[in-house]
Amino acid sequence: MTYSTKTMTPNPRANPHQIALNIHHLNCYYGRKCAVEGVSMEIYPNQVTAIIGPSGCGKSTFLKSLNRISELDSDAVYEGNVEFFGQNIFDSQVNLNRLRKQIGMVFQKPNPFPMSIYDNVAYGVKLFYQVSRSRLDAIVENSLRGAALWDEVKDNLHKSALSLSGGQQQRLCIARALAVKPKILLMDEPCSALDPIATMKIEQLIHKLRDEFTIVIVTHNMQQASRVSDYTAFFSTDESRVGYLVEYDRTEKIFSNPSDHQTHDYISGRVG
Ligand SMILES: Nc1ncnc2c1ncn2[C@@H]1O[C@H](COP(=O)(O)OP(=O)(O)OP(=O)(O)O)[C@@H](O)[C@H]1O
Repeated sequence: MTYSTKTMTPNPRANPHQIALNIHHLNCYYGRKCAVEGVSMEIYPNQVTAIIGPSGCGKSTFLKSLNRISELDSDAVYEGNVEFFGQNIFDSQVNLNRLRKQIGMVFQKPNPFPMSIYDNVAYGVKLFYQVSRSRLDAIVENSLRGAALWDEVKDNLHKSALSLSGGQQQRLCIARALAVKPKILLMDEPCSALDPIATMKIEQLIHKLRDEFTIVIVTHNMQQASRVSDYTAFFSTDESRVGYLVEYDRTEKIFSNPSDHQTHDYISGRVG
């Protein structure tokens, strides 16, 4: 199997001297069960970083630890450090709402709120900022434009978000995340519930969004990882260790000439 990485041209806004997230020896547990072990890596700003690996190797757990969202619905416990522009996100003083505003998340299944398209996007803005109605209108429009949805919904802003197609709902969720001005967008298999055309639209959007945001995406689709990402991290799990990072490098290198035989075996379809 060969993968084309030709569509990814280097992002001129990316600064190789900056780090958006600096992850040191991260362990993630559910209660006492370890799901991610000893991961250290740097996430670079204005780049798309793909997390790939076999089912159960801790990709989602890792992703959801980066804004501590796993704490909402599980007994997640962490060890190690994740520095977000210099601050350890596990510090007891960290304001979790603020953290999740700055590090937004888009889930596998589109999850719009059962309210209008407009209100979905305005919701977080009203929570975090005091803005006039005209400013709010502008933020909603810009966010929908940013998520490449404006032209499709501009005449129906007050219709229910649940009336949109799956692909439109996912772009609405991206608009909702963008509206509160995050620095980082975490995406957990954002296309897995979508058809190929909706998937293509989201991939084009990801490519565009990295001009302004840093993106970390979990995907099972290796073609997708090779198409949309600048960097790829390959995670694995085996009898002796769970959820560990095997190899992390530029996407082109991972898919054309990986250093580790496990990465090679996985991307060539021999295992996993
Ligand atoms: N809320 C939870 N409580 C307890 N264990 C969990 C929870 N979520 C995940 N796990 C376990 O943690 C391990 C890693 O799961 P995770 O979902 O992070 O892997 P993944 O690589 O994203 O898998 P997949 O590709 O199948 O989505 C698995 O053994 C899983 O059963």
